[in-house]
This record gives sequence, C-alpha cells and structure tokens, in this order.
Amino acid sequence: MFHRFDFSTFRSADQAEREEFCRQFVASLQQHGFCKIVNHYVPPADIDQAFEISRAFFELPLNEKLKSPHPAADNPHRGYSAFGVEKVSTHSNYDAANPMPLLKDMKESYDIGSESDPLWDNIWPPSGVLDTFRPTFTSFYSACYHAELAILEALSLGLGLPAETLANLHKDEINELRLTRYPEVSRSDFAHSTRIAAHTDFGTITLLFQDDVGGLQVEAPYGSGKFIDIDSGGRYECILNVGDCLRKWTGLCSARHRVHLSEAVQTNGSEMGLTNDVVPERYSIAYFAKPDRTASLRPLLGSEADKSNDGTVCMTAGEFQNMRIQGTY
Ligand SMILES: O=C(O)CCC(=O)C(=O)O
Ligand SMILES: [Fe+2]
Repeated sequence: MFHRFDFSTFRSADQAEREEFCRQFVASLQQHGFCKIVNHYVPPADIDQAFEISRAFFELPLNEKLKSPHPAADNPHRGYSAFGVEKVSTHSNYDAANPMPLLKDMKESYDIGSESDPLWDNIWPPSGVLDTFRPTFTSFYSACYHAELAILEALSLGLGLPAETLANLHKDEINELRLTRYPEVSRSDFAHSTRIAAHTDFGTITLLFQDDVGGLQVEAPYGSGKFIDIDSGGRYECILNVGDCLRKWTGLCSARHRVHLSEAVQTNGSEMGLTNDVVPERYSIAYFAKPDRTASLRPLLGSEADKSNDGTVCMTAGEFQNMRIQGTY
C-alpha cells in the first residue's frame, strides 16, 4: 500500500523516466500522505552515527540529560524532554473528522533546530556531556536539508510547477530534527497510553528514520479514525510524509499518524518471541522540513486545491507553526 521510491531514478539522465517518477511520487502522496524512499542523499554511515549518538545520549543518567532541558513552554522547541513531559495528544483532533481518545505519550525526546536560526538558539548538552552530540546532529541536519531540496524539486515537478517553486519557500533553513526514544513498555500499557499520540505534522514534509521495531501507524482511509501499520524497512529506508503546510499549498494528504502497539505485535506477539507482555524499546529520528516563517500558506495550485475552511490559509507559515505548537508543553 505504501509505495517505495528510489531517488536514484530521480537523478537519472533520462528525462521521461524522471517525469514519470515525479508524477507517481505526487500521486502516491495525494492518496496516502506517506511513502517510503531509498537512495535519498542521507548516507547510511551518517544514519548509523546518528542512531549511535542518540542512543548514547538517552542512555545517560537523567541528571546529565537534564543539563540541556527543553524549557517549560512551547517555544523554543529545543532541548531534552523527559518521559511524560511533551503532550502530543493536544494535537490529536486538529482538523480531524473522527475524534480520538487523548492518550499520554510514553517517550523521551530531544529537539534540535538550525544553527543559523535568527529566532531561537539551539539547546545543546554542555561541554563535557557527550561532546560528539552537537557535531553529529549539525552534520546530520545538513544531510537531511540536502535530501529535502531534492524531494522539494521532485514534488514541484510532479505537481506541474517550476522546479524551484517549493525550494524558494524553504531558503531560511529553519527545519527541525527530533530524536526520540520509546522505552520498553508492557502491551497492557497501551490501554491508556501510547508511544506518540495521533497527530499530523505541522511543516512541509517529514523524513523519518527508525529502527526495525515498528509501531508507526497511519490513519487510512484518510479521516476514518482507523490506523494501519507501516512496517519498518530498517533505518536506511526513510519514511516520508506530508505535513499541514504542504497540504495547504497543494492539497496533498497530511495524514494523522501515531506510534502505537502494532497490529503485528498485537496479534502475533508471542509468535514474534515477545514474551512477558513486553514491547521492546524503539528509537526514531525525524527531520521536519519547515517553510520560511514569512511564507504565505495560500494554495499554490488555485483556491480549489485546499478544501480546509479554518481560516489558516491566510496565515504565514510562522504564524501557523506558533498556533499549532500551543499547548504541547
Ligand atoms: O517515532 C516515530 O516513528 C514518529 C514520530 C512522529 O511522528 C513525530 O515526532 O512527529
Ligand atoms: Fe509525526
């Protein structure tokens, strides 16, 4: 159901092949809002390094992790959030046809922005606490931005727009990187909690790298309140999804998603060797490509492209991000 796109085809010299790739890429995101991509410009060695350092950080004692804390406010969205601090369920029913129960998150996370953001500084672990953290994630951030630009070009072409249309709305590089660790929990914990509550992402596109534990689920059909598994192809296969800003510009589908108890574990947990009711620890790294704060969210494809009627199409992307993040902390 979720297509897998090999970006080496986008780099192919054959014009017709490239055009067909872009057309199918957009059609897939129009339908599901999610797809898988490989050969996406983020080198496997960088992904390995990012997962290794993420694990090293989360394995530090809590008092060390709390030396670079997320502030007790929505902004700046930077630094370490301990287990239970961030409440994604605030967003679970945003613009949603079928309301969901508001479940608590079972996760800890670390949010990182651009080193050149004029508005917010990053919050890094202080010197002496995992000194490899900052260079690893500034470099990983740059690799993801490189991938983002190619993806924005493919999207623009697939939508029938000039190649640089979307890249021109992303010149300020105010993207965000988020490391998440979901600790080992019991299957029964999912009766009243979840790993990350259902939500849509607020930006343009998200690139998600994950280990092979699984549990990522997407609302499908769109707006139905039913969630289906996206199986994990491991950390080199990137999951790409559409965020709310891209939906407003183009009408592509910004699907609700969550990390929950996968159908596979729920039905075959014991066959998968999961004994004692245990759901294993999980790691993910998400890169949120965000529009320039001054960019308008007016539809790029004519007013028919966006069916949303909530007034937000007249906002700038910066105003929209501020509106959406409210109440998360
Ligand atoms: O950890 C994951 O697989 C998904 C995380 C996510 O959806 C998010 O942080 O927005
Ligand atoms: Fe998300």
